[in-house]
Amino acid sequence: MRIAVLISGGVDSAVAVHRICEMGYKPDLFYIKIGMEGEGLSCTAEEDIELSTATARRYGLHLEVVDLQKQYWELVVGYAMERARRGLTPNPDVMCNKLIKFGCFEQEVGHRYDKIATGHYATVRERDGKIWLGTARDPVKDQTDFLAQIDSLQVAKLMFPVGDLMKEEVRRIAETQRLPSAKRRDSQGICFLGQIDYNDFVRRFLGEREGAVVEIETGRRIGTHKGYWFHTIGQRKGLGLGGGPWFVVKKDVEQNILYVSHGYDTLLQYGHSFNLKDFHFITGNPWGDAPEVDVTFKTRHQPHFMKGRLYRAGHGYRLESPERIQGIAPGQFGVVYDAAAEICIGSGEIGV
Ligand SMILES: Nc1ncnc2c1ncn2[C@@H]1O[C@H](COP(=O)(O)OP(=O)(O)OP(=O)(O)O)[C@@H](O)[C@H]1O
Repeated sequence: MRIAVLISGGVDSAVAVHRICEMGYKPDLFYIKIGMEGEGLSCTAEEDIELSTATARRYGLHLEVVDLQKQYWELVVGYAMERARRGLTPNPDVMCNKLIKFGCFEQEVGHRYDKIATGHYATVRERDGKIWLGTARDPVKDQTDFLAQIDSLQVAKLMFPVGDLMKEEVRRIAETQRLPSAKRRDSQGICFLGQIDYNDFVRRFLGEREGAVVEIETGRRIGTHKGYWFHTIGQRKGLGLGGGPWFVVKKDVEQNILYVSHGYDTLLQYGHSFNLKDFHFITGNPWGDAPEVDVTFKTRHQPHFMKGRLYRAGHGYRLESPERIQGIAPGQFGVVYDAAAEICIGSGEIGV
């Protein structure tokens, strides 16, 4: 079996390589360039490639660097800035997985291989004769929410060699095997940004446009923001307002107004329902014609699977939950799992 491993320089994909070699395979390793080189901004890619090269050498494997920067900028950055301009909260990592790591990479290189392996915390499960995207053993590290826009062909071809391990087991393997990435810190946040501040990045594309920050309960102007695209519903930090905490609870894109509410216990930062647009089933609809089903879900990258009920609503879906959902931000993906939180069924964009 021909296996390609996507390697990032981090500890998870290095242990993925180790486990595949332990199974007796000799995979080819690929590092994808999606960073900011040529943009005059700092980047961790060089260090990533060095560590990936060291891992390849360690196992006597071939490493190739695949440049998908152009595609990344066109597809993923294009998507993110289009959503931000409309006042929505984009999730570039979700799109990077769908369009770049398992999209463009497949067209250019992956099609030559039987399987593609990554260090994502996820699993592949078989149920009722079909292949599904399963959640990881380690709920804190689970990354299925980032994979919730991939399709059944992609899932069927994927291997997640660390998905059945807890993070500390992965670190232990890396240390006992003395892998070059063993001491590497976990990567944080959006994959392409590396060291750059998200706000600096958005500013380069959308600039600044000052507007009012208004307390929603009183209508009182309490500050000024530099553009609604720097802010997201549910945000607390980085508002620069005194006497907090303040939470962003609403955006008026037309008027360029940011509405905030005061206090940790402001109920306005929570909701109990949202609509999902263009719902995407990864493998298929397991519920048939049922008008409503019990599910679990996430609206952000968090360890906790929330409980809810999914309803058909016109051409889309509506999710309702007895739990308090903090910061429901339009544009974010609502990721839906079965009631036992074992299978990631799919996702849709949260509507306005
Ligand atoms: N630049 C890249 N080139 C190739 N594969 C990548 C790249 N970045 C990430 N990946 C793949 O996607 C997986 C998940 O990436 P993510 O950015 O979430 O890193 P992570 O969970 O910290 O994993 P790692 O410890 O391997 O970096 C990685 O384990 C790797 O298989």
